[in-house]
Amino acid sequence: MNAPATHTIDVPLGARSYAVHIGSGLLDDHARWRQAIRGRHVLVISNTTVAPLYLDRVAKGLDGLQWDSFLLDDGEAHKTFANVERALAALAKLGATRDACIIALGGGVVGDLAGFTAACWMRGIDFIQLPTTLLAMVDSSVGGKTGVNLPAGKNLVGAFHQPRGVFADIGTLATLPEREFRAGLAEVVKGAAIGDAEFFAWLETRADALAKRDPAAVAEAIARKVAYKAGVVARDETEQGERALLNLGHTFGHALETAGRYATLLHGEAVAVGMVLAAQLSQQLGMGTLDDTLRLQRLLDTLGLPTDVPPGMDPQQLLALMRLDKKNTAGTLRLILWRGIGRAQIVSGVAEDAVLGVLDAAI
Ligand SMILES: NC(=O)c1ccc[n+]([C@@H]2O[C@H](COP(=O)([O-])OP(=O)(O)OC[C@H]3O[C@@H](n4cnc5c(N)ncnc54)[C@H](O)[C@@H]3O)[C@@H](O)[C@H]2O)c1
Ligand SMILES: O=C(O)C(=O)C[C@@H](O)[C@H](O)[C@H](O)COP(=O)(O)O
Ligand SMILES: [Zn+2]
Repeated sequence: MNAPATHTIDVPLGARSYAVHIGSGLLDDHARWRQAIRGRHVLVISNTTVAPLYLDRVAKGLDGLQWDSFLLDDGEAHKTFANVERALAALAKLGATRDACIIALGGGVVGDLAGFTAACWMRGIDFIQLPTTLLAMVDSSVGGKTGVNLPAGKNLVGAFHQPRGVFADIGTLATLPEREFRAGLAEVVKGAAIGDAEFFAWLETRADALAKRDPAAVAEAIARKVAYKAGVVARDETEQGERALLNLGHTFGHALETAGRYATLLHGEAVAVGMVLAAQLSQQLGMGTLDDTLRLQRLLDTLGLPTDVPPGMDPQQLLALMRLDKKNTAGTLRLILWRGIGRAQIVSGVAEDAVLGVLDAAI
């Protein structure tokens, strides 16, 4: 079939506005992404899996610039401060000035770390996102949340720093492993579950097509999720209110990822399980219904995502990790729960006993 046409979705943020371009072959459309580079110095940050696949195609667009690459080892465990320091050293070696640009070529790990490095170098330089995972295309490349993990928890250090542009070449998904593709679908379901019941129903009808990577269904799902997220980010760039909704499933999910030392669940998988736990907690607090929890579980299941807590998790350890979540205030848990599909809510002062009750029942 023909490649789906390019979609362009604006993220309107005043002086920090940019566009998200989604289409096939965008890595080779050098003229499109190169206009976002203002200076002479470029550092491409990627990893040891993605660079051998795609760095050559990006390099062809860097003719005439002074550029270098910095490659992370692969995996969430490498989204660390130590690697930010190494990336900053690579910028120093390049002699990068304030008009330098970082190109993030890879998934969310590369994008988050590259964006944070850009936020730090000389107090902030440009970066562009060339996302190569479904998760990065639908979520992490958009919205300017950048950062790294600490041993104490996920994303505990970071900055809001918007990219100059996002160029999602959906052709790169051809090499993405099945499990990673499915993990990306979890963040698509999340957007619909938060605030778009009609999108959720569409996902239910297209679940089989999406699981089989039907190109038209995949392109539409990406564009719809990005448009949804762009709207939220435009209204609340730095998460003073509404943007916290994008964290549905993440208070539980981040705790599961950290407790498993990033070796048990992928981020998207942890979000899938976390959304189910949030739905169960909503039920327990008299907010959501069993019917909606089951609809969520069924959709995630059809998409090949986990919905159960993996064996070996300790409820008390998970609760302790949840206490360090960035949404909390002054000793109270603040979670994203829902009243049903498409009706997520920020709930402050959630009782720890209620959280433990849900975790005990699930483990
Ligand atoms: N900043 C945000 O708003 C935001 C949003 C969601 C998630 N995140 C973060 O994103 C990270 C997860 O991102 P992810 O799921 O992309 O994981 P990832 O970056 O680890 O990539 C997943 C795997 O796919 C490989 N890969 C990437 N592109 C490939 C391709 N085209 N072909 C073959 N292999 C490829 C990677 O090497 C890796 O092994 C987490 O750290 C999460 O916290 C951030
Ligand atoms: O963009 C956002 O806002 C999100 O919360 C998107 C999440 O999918 C993403 O995983 C994000 O990195 C989590 O943010 P955090 O503030 O909980 O670290
Ligand atoms: Zn996420």
